[in-house]
Amino acid sequence: MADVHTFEVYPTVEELNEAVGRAFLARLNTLIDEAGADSRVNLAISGGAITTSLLPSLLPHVGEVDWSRVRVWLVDERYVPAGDKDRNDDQAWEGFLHAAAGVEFMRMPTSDASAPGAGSLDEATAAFADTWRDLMGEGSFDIALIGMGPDGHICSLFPGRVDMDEASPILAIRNSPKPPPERITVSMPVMRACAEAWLTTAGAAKADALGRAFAGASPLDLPVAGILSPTTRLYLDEAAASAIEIA
Ligand SMILES: O=C1O[C@H](COP(=O)(O)O)[C@@H](O)[C@H](O)[C@H]1O
Repeated sequence: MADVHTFEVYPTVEELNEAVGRAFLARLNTLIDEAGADSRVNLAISGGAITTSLLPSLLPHVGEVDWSRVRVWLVDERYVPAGDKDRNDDQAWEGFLHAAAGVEFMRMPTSDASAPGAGSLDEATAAFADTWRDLMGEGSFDIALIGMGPDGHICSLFPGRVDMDEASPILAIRNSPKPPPERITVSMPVMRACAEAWLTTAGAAKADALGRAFAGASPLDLPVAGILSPTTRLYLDEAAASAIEIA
């Protein structure tokens, strides 16, 4: 079994969200305390169930964190117009971040002609890569809270398309196997350099990919395998964990 920092399994999604949410907010507060008084913690979140299920479940606890000390990034975004129902940033904002007073939210470009890149996916990606380098240099997130697709994709890094040595931190994705087809994502090296990745997911549809990743599958076939490391924290429900063989 892959060596990870934390491996916790809960009977239901509600219990899972409660446990990972409380642990995550406590850890975020510790990182804020440890950071310099004038600096923000760089927190990354994914879309999907993180923004539509987990974060909304944490709304009652939003006041437990000083969000003026946090910069929130998305690990990926769907390259569609502002206001499109598929935007990860709007789901995150409406589901949770609107209540996080003082938070700095780094949205990735939309496909609107008035946005950075003027409607060109490549130019929008290059513009966001410049923003990334200005703020992060060669670094990565202090902490990331992400989900995983049934095919083992993380961020918008899909099976068979991952470059473990990718030089650019921010990538344009075309023909995504999951709609919408055009996306912007951080690279696998950025995710592997993240100080601590928290991966949480639920449901039987995720079981096979997790089972194979823990059994040693290549990140080229199952991108989630690329972030299983001693700094990674796993929080799953019983259905998602059902194919993982504990040695
Ligand atoms: O399309 C995406 O899907 C993945 C997985 O979503 P989930 O709902 O199965 O958890 C998500 O992590 C990614 O950010 C999103 O763009």
